[in-house]
Amino acid sequence: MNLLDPGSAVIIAGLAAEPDVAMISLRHRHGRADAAAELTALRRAYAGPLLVEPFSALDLPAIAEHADGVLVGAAWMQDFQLLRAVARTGRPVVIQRAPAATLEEWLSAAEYCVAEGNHEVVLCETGTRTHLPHHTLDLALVREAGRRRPVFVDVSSDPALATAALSAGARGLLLGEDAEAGRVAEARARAALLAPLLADGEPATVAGARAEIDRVDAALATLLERRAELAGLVQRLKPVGGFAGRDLDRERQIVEAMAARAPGLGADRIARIMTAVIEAGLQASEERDLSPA
Ligand SMILES: C=C(O[C@@H]1C=C(C(=O)O)C=C[C@H]1O)C(=O)O
Repeated sequence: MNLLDPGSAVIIAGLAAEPDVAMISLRHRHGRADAAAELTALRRAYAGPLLVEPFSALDLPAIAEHADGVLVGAAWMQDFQLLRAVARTGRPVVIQRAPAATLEEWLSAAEYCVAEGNHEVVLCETGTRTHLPHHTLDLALVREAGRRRPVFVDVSSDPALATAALSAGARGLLLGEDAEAGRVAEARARAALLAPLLADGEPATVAGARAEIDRVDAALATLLERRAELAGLVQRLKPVGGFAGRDLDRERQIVEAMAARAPGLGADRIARIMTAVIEAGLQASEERDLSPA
């Protein structure tokens, strides 16, 4: 199983938040956890992709057996013995950048894994110590490193930075083992909205074009849900809401403005699409207002 998705950003967080890749750190119990027992129990509940941070090299056999990737924490980035042992598990390796490490130091940590024959190395930016209370992500570095290797970005301090991280080329977002579901959902929504904008080049195959359509549709669904929420808000703020409060002048203005942005579809087709969208939003809002709280 691969930690990278070729088309979209991978969301990595604790199992409870239902991420694409679940993460667990064996460091939390200061090495008192039995890695084999812990991972066996986890595997009974979860069969999806799993990224594990060891407490020490002693945990690696259990990780090799149960996990899909090994996370090397920032504090261990230059522990070359550990890096080599991790690489020898044959599992993809994710290497967090130490807070003061340069691009060259980070890339050379990856080279220790490659030297062991493991080419599946992903870098993970976790930030530099600055004047801010939490680490500051270095997005220029992410962009530069991303030209050489896939890069994840740890946005656990602020999921709103997901947009910036993905724009800088991040292939995945780490939200932390204890991330709340709402923060994971925020990062996921931002990733979905951005994905069609980050696509590069014209797909050459049916499968490629369909994958691209899936990304556009994911963004559309996210926007349609948001639009329906806003239309529902207007219904509650207007003197008369729902279908009874329909404003056809406003709807015509919306269609006109959208047709200017979608000349290929043209005003008539946009009008049909938007009528369906508007009516669906009004219907959802009327149903919600009728249903008991
Ligand atoms: C949201 C409103 O209510 C209705 C729904 C609209 C929409 O979904 O955009 C537009 C006009 C109205 O028919 C509004 O008046 O702005």
